[in-house]
Amino acid sequence: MSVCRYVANYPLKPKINTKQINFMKFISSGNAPRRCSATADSTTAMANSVRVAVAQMTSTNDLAANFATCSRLVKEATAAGAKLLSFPENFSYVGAEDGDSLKIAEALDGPIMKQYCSLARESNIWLSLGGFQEKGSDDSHLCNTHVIVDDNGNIRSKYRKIHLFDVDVPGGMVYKESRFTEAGKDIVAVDSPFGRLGLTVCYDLRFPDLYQQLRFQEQVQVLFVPSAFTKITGQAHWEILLRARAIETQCYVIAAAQAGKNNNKRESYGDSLIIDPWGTIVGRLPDRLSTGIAVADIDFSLLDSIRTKMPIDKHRKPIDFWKASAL
Ligand SMILES: O=C(O)CNC(=O)[C@H](CS)NC(=O)CCC(=O)C(=O)O
Repeated sequence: MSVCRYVANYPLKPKINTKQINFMKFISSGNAPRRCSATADSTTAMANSVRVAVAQMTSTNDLAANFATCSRLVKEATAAGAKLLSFPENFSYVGAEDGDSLKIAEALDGPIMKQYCSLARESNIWLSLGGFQEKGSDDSHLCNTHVIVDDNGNIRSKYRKIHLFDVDVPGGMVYKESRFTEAGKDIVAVDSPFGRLGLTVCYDLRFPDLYQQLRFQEQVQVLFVPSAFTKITGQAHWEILLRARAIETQCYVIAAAQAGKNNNKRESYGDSLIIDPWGTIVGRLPDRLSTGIAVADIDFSLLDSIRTKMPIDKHRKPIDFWKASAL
């Protein structure tokens, strides 16, 4: 796992050495990641595509019922040949009242996450578990944490949501996520058999700098945006923002969504999506389908070809360059 501090002013030097070291570590552990460079492909001689799945669900304040739904969706994903399944933010629990989430928040080695790790191991599938209520640094806060679990049930990576949803939604409700949640500060990328993954959560989607950093400093190939978008903002912005992130980073985007009525106060916007690096939607669960999975193949030849033919990494100008020339 590679973790670096999230900063507002992005240095543009790519961390080539870190990437190469991570890559070599991965090879030596016997888990060759897919890479988009010709050299890496010929070294690893791996198949050039891998099947992944995205889940949509309506989580409630019933931990056992949510786990049962996740188990069922894992079975569907493995039957469809997927090697990874991505769940939405708050997959394991959506509180009915303010502060409910704090009461069930646990450490990542607690019983709730252990149950999901066992599910991954028993089903031999990687899981992206976005938006887990992780116990915070004091009793009145939690972290909104996105966890990657491998097919042996080991936690490979954790990312704590950086941008908190303190928003008065026009025509909707007022949210203050920061009341109970502490913001993360670290940007997180991790190697996997599905390429190099960049982890984000929900409202992060509106802050493209984070995705630029993941692509151009962390060299990721697949971006995750597990979410519980509001109905109003989702209808207006969800698809366009996700496709923009895919196009401008030339990454696959996997965006799992909560859908439907989670409780009397809360309705989420569905439309879970898998988007390819050209911005084409290759997997979708429409809002009206509250629970299910969609699958798509991550095609590393396509990713490689798009990046080679339109080399935006080489054309990108450092922030200092355009600041100076504007004077
Ligand atoms: O509160 C919880 O239980 C867990 N957190 C969430 O569901 C978060 C914060 S309320 N939701 C979002 O970030 C929605 C973003 C959104 O809808 C947008 O950007 O338009």
